[in-house]
Amino acid sequence: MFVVQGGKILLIRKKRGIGAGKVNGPGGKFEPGETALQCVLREVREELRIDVTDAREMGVLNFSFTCGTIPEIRCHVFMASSFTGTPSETPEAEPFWSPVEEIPYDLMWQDDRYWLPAMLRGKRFQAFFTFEGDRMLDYSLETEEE
Ligand SMILES: COc1nc(N)nc2c1ncn2[C@H]1C[C@H](O)[C@@H](COP(=O)(O)OP(=O)(O)OP(=O)(O)O)O1
Repeated sequence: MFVVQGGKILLIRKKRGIGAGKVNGPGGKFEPGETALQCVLREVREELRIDVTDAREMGVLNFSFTCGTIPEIRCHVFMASSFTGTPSETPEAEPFWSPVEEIPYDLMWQDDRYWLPAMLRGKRFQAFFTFEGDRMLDYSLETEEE
C-alpha cells in the first residue's frame, strides 16, 4: 500500500519478515478467506495503526525466484490518499514520509524503480520479475497507455 498525500509518500522501514531492512510500502501475506483489499487494509492497520479509507488497486507484481525453494509471490499493489489515525512505529515497521521526488529506490526492492513511477502517474500496471536472492535478473512490465 502506497499512501500519497501533498507530494509525499508514506513508506516503511520493514523490521521483520520478507524484505526486513528494506524500505517498502506496508503490506503482507493473505490470511485464509481474505480478498486482496481486506488483506492490505488489515496489514496497514497492523503495521502502522492507521485505517486507509480510499484504497484502489493499481497493479499486480509477479515474483519468481531462481532458487526453487521460495514460492512464487503474487503481489497486489494499492494506492490511497486518505486515512484515519496517525502512522506509528510497530514491531513490524517504522513509517516515514518521503517527498515523491526523493523516493529512496536504492534502499528498496530492485523492482520498485520500474513500476512505482508509472503508478504515481496514475497508470495501472502488471509486471513479472525474476529474482536470485535479493538481485533482480529479469523483468517485463505492461502499463496503461500514457
Ligand atoms: C521480490 O521482490 C519484492 N519486491 C517488492 N517491491 N515487494 C516485495 C517483494 N517481495 C516481497 N515484497 C513485499 C510484499 C509484501 O508487502 C511484503 C512481504 O511481507 P511479508 O510476507 O514479510 O509480510 P509479513 O509482514 O511478514 O506478513 P505477515 O504479517 O502476514 O507475516 O514484501
